[in-house]
Amino acid sequence: MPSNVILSINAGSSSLKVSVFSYHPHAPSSSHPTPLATIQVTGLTAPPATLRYDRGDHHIKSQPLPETDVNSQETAYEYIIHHLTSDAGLPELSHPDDIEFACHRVVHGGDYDKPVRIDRDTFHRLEELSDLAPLHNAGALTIVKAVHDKCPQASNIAFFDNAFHHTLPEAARTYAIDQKVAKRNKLRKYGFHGLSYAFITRSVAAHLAVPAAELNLIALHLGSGASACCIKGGTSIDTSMGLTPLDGLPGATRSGSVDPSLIFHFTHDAGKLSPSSAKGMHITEAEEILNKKSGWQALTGTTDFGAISAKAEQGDAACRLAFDIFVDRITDFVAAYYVKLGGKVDALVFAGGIGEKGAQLRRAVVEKVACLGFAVDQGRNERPDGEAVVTDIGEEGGSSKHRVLVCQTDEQAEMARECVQDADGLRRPA
Ligand SMILES: Nc1ncnc2c1ncn2[C@@H]1O[C@H](COP(=O)(O)OP(=O)(O)O)[C@@H](O)[C@H]1O
Ligand SMILES: CC(=O)OP(=O)(O)O
Ligand SMILES: [Mg+2]
Repeated sequence: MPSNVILSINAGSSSLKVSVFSYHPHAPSSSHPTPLATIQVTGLTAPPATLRYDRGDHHIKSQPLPETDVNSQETAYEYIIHHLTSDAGLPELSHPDDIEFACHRVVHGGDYDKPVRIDRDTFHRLEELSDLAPLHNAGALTIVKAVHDKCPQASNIAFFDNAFHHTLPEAARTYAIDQKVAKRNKLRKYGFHGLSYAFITRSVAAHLAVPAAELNLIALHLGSGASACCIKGGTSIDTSMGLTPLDGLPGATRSGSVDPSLIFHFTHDAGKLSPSSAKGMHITEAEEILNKKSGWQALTGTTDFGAISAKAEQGDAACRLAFDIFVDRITDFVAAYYVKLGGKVDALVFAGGIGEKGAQLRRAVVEKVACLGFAVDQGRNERPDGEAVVTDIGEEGGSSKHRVLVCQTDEQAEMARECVQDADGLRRPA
């Protein structure tokens, strides 16, 4: 049976991660696509960016990339596609025309609650949403355009980061503002990192051998953008990001929640258009400051939370404060979601770059919520099993009532799996 190639493209705010999968078009839709290779450019906001390439079970290389060559989502994509098609060890993808499906993580999908094939109409609708995800949508759409131009055979499919949260109850998703304006302008909580939360829910359900529909989790996706999600019976009942990915936890360059009137005391130009607005994307100075000039960057001068954690330990006051702010805000969400779940929590789950690699942060958060019955095993927290998708880092017995897990989340795998499930519905007509 011939196999077809899926390219899964995840444009994060500081990274571009691309995975290549193959699948058999006549296999049952419940079957999983086979991962062939993953290539990532990380640290786009803390240059020089780094390339990592893994093929099959082999780590092929890690290297810094010259800032002059790779400095944006677009240049990172060009570099990546050239790299993949030139790799003789990946014969399945030797020409861009080998790609049948290009899956794109689109952060803000507005009212879309399932994947859609991107045609001219959907492309324009997604462009209109770019203002609501200024660090994400525009970058992802540039890549959609590049694929469309260079691989005209491929079906471009958008997978939305807010789709997982379509189950948010009305009270959780509604802001206390004039409802006529709210409805007209679609002002509500959307929530993001949904591909990651879908992957986490499925993986943890398999790990605990519990049906996903019975699983209650407090999940933390902590990357350049960070959020928390309250998952009841496998569905999202609350999450910390809001109308845009700015709300909730602070991030690499984002403030997270602040008093909405703060910005008018920060600058007199809050409502003016920022010079980085582009044709079709309007961002105000207020949005520019809170999305791009705040967070870890503003507090410490770097977006690298690994470096911030290490310096905090060595006594650097600014890094200590940034670290403590993150722990403080995360603790608030864990406590709130614990109550929303009535204390019936199967696990507290850490994921995303910081959640997966930041042992120090995990320890500090879990210590703060120890009174709720969470505890980590220091040894397993320092060295979670690098190979496993889900690792239990909780303390056995003692004061520990609930599990603490690390999940190596994989948004690209989630898109590829959802794509195979409905390949016939998503494929472009011949
Ligand atoms: N050892 C580490 N400890 C803590 N944080 C880390 C470590 N290594 C990388 N990180 C952080 O992970 C974050 C990137 O997470 P990731 O989920 O890949 O980002 P993105 O939001 O762009 O998808 C960065 O802030 C980076 O500093
Ligand atoms: C939604 C979001 O903030 O995504 P990322 O963390 O990948 O930037
Ligand atoms: Mg990410």
